[in-house]
Amino acid sequence: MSWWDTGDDDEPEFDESSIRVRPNRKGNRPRTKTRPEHNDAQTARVLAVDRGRYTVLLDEGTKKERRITASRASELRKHAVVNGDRVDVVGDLSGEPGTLARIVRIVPRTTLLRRSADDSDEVERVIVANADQMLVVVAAADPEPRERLVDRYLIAALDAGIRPILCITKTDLADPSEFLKNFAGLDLLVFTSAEDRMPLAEITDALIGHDTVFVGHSGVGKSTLVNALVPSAQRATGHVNVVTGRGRHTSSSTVSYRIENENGTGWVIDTPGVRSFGLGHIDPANVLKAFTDLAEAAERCPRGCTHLPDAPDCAIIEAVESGELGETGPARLDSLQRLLATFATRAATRDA
Ligand SMILES: Nc1nc2c(ncn2[C@@H]2O[C@H](COP(=O)(O)OP(=O)(O)OP(=O)(O)O)[C@@H](O)[C@H]2O)c(=O)[nH]1
Ligand SMILES: [Zn+2]
Repeated sequence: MSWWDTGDDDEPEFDESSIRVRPNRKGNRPRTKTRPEHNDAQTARVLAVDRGRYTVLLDEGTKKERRITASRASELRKHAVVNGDRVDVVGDLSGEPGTLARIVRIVPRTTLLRRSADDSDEVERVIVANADQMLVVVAAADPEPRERLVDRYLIAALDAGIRPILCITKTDLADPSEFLKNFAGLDLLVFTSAEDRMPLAEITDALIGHDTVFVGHSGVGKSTLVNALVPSAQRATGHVNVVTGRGRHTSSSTVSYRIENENGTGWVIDTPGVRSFGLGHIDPANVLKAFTDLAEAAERCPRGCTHLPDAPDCAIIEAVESGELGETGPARLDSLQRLLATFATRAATRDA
């Protein structure tokens, strides 16, 4: 038994250099206390995080699939393990009641959804790892939809390389067509959902084969939607009792749910109502990248071009005006400019 398998959390501290050691393909790396190998580690999916305990899924999709509870090894230091992470775990991987495995590594992430507390705040929080889609849930009414908030979600998704999808709920209360005009220029899949007409089969189709993070402000009906899509989820719904806070606790943490249909499986990663979605850490260039049809023209822009209406010699604006970008060009440019203007506002706030 190696020193590593002590089964408790008081492993010796490592310095940063020990963590950066690359695996040696020849397999002749020396075994020393400062170079844990964990050759026996298995990779698992993080499904839930609760006060230092992680629920992870091992042998996903096989007969041996099981959920186990894990803690983090101290060598992870301050690196946060978040929902959607793939992690290497060691120790007791049986999943028997009372057992606790240990997370020793975070597998490099394909995407990382982050947010800062506000726009001038460069400190970011990691929300979800490895999602490839973001379902933005917004109500047609109650609460009133705000396009700027949706813009922020879209920017966060595009910046992270995540495909955004929009779901408008409560269309029984209001007609969303005016609101939806804001997004006409975006290449966005849009679902509309009413209390008694939820397009569950269609949404499920869009989720199969993907890891989709669900975001939306409190009260938009996100939990109702998650429960309808994944009946076993049992997210708490309805208005919270402000005195006791009851009805809140089951939807206060980010949890992953499997969704299935005859074509396969996917994952729904439900986040609690994100109250702020600061953009302090985001690079506007990533937003332009998502507008693939405009990005080519942008290569001819002067250096540092903002692409905003007052930008001199902006090649995108010129291409749209000359008709080069086709009929949808103006709407696409309008959408891009609206998203980019969000950053201009941010810079102004920060400089103030
Ligand atoms: N009229 C109508 N009401 C809906 C619809 N979907 C959800 N609701 C109601 O809206 C309220 C809020 O729904 P929730 O699912 O709890 O909303 P949420 O977005 O999860 O909110 P939090 O739990 O606070 O994050 C509940 O009273 C739901 O019954 C809909 O399509 N139409
Ligand atoms: Zn430009």
